[in-house]
Amino acid sequence: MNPFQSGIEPEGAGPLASAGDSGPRHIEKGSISTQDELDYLAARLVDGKLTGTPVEQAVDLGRIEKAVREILIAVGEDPDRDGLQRTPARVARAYAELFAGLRVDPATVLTTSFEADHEELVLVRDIEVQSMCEHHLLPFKGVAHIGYIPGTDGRITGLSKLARLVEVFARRPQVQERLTSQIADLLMKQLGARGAIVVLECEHLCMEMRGIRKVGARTVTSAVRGGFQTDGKVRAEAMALINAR
Ligand SMILES: Nc1nc2c(ncn2[C@@H]2O[C@H](COP(=O)(O)OP(=O)(O)OP(=O)(O)O)[C@@H](O)[C@H]2O)c(=O)[nH]1
Ligand SMILES: [Zn+2]
Repeated sequence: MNPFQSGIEPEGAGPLASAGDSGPRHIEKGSISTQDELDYLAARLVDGKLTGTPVEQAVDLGRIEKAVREILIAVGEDPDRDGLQRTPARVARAYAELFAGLRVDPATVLTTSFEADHEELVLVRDIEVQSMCEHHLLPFKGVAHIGYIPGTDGRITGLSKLARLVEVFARRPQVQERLTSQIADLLMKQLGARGAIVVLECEHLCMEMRGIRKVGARTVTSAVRGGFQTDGKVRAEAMALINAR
């Protein structure tokens, strides 16, 4: 069991803790009730401190490890052979990282905005996207193009924040369509934008490595909001810029 569930939460690491805030944490003495919890803590205690990043601490690593060990047995492998002994722990840490977006509040991302007196299109093209399809837990990856028209106050956000927004929503079990819409909706809501356009082009490994096995097929999804939805000319201008190479 994860210490967050048993009330022995490491100080400073809440459920929305930032992934960059790493290092060992001191554990307050509390009631540890089950053998599972004891096992979990014993595996992560070094000199009385809980190891791992806050994101790792917030995920039930022990549970993932047990599940991965079961999967290895189920596919006919020996989880105790030399090369696989540490695999369940590695996979658990990898999943903590791949799904870290579940523990970040998207509303905390677009924190910075600047006075710029710019009321027209801002577009960032070719932002790398890496996510996990929620149907097969296999990766999909590609690029995102994100544009918005600032609100009437002319305030803009930092360009890196658009890429951070992609990260927060991509690091979850996802479908490409929802990922696209979530980015557009948050830009409208949080930034007070008058319009948002988001286009994603991705390749899904679940279509390449298994099933239909079509390598190189790219899925394009778009979400348009506000001015991009109501004004075809504005939308066409943004699409032309997105497609310009
Ligand atoms: N719409 C959408 N579908 C996705 C995405 N990622 C994966 N899929 C699809 O999800 C579908 C799941 O279909 P199912 O029939 O339930 O599962 P399946 O038997 O594994 O399907 P196949 O991949 O066709 O073998 C598949 O068609 C996948 O290609 C995504 O981001 N958006
Ligand atoms: Zn899939």
